[in-house]
Amino acid sequence: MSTPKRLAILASGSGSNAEKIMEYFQHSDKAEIALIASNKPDAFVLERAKKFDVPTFTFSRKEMDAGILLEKLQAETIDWVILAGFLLKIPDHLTQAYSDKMVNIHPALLPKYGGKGMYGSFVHEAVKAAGDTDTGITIHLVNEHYDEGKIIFQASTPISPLDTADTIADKVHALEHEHFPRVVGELVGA
Ligand SMILES: Nc1nc2c(c(=O)[nH]1)N[C@@H](CN(C=O)c1ccc(C(=O)N[C@@H](CCC(=O)O)C(=O)O)cc1)CN2
Ligand SMILES: NCC(=O)N[C@@H]1O[C@H](COP(=O)([O-])[O-])[C@@H](O)[C@H]1O
Repeated sequence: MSTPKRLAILASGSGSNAEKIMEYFQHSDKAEIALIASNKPDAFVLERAKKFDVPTFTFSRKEMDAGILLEKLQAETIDWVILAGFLLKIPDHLTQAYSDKMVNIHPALLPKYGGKGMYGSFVHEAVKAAGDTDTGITIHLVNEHYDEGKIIFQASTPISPLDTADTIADKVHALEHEHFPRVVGELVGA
């Protein structure tokens, strides 16, 4: 029997996607959520980790850039890194260490609405302002640039002029919760 793949989730905020992923793997013998790490000591994702007895780790942008986060991931023998609402640029030494083993979820249909400044409600506001009739999610591998890694999965949902940024966010979150845990499982072989 092979040892379970060890996954770390990086998140900066609420962590609803992290919770869905912890739920998905909580009884798996093929993968385990071994760490939840955040750059925000007050991020609610850290509270969600406690419910699942998942160890947590907090770090600053400076510490991440200095290699402290990579040291922690290696010390915990992490195989895959999952970005779930993580809002800092992953430095090159980390994307290289986890080349093709780091995945991100973006709340839009890349390549539209990606890049610096495109996160959270900023994305949904831009989609609404453009008058798009659909939006969606993109799950992609992470490289040294924002939102330019290999696209693994996309799903879309219709929107109308009656939608607000908040109702768009709700539709996008529903897609994320429906698909992200399963796609991660397919990626890591679990
Ligand atoms: N090297 C990479 N790092 C990260 C990626 C990536 O694809 N490559 N994805 C992001 C997640 N993301 C979109 O999916 C994203 C997150 C944040 C930003 C952004 O503009 N951030 C601000 C800082 C915000 C803050 O400090 O709170 C900024 O850089 O000015 C863009 C895209 C995670 N990292
Ligand atoms: N560009 C990155 C970005 O905007 N990520 C988005 O942050 C939200 C986190 O929600 P959660 O904390 O409830 O999982 C998610 O909608 C995710 O797509």
